Amino acid sequence: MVVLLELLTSDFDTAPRPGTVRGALSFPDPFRPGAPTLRGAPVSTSTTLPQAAQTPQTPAEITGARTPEAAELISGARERIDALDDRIIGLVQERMAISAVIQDARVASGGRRVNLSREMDVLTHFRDALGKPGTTLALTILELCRGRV
Ligand SMILES: C=C(O[C@@H]1C=C(C(=O)O)C=C[C@H]1O)C(=O)O
Repeated sequence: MVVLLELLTSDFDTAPRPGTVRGALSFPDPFRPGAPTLRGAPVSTSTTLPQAAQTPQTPAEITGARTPEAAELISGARERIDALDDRIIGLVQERMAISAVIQDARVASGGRRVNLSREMDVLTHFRDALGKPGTTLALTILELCRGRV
């Protein structure tokens, strides 16, 4: 957090710009008339970002790497992670749709939406494959598929 604040404040002008308040940080006065709000709270807009925040970052800055080689490796690997995350999200959505079909059929037949013994099997499956965090992941997936119990 301190590093982030230093990054945000290091390139600030000392002279206040029009529409800004004097202070350690030359942000525009969030309480000035016409200032944008979100649910009543003052918010800043991209047009008022400090110079440092608008300057394009280098690959090293984006990745946190200290060499160009490491930055390139990380950038490529992050692309693969983003693609995997898209697939994971798609699979979860597909699972949710199938789970809904099962639940609806059971409810329509007069049964309960939730089937705890089946959920125990799902939890065990994930824990056996991924350890304790697998149980947490399975609980989240189950919540996505059948809501909170
Ligand atoms: C999908 C089912 O219904 C519910 C949802 C489950 C799931 O999303 O895995 C598991 C058990 C049930 O609580 C099922 O019984 O198989």
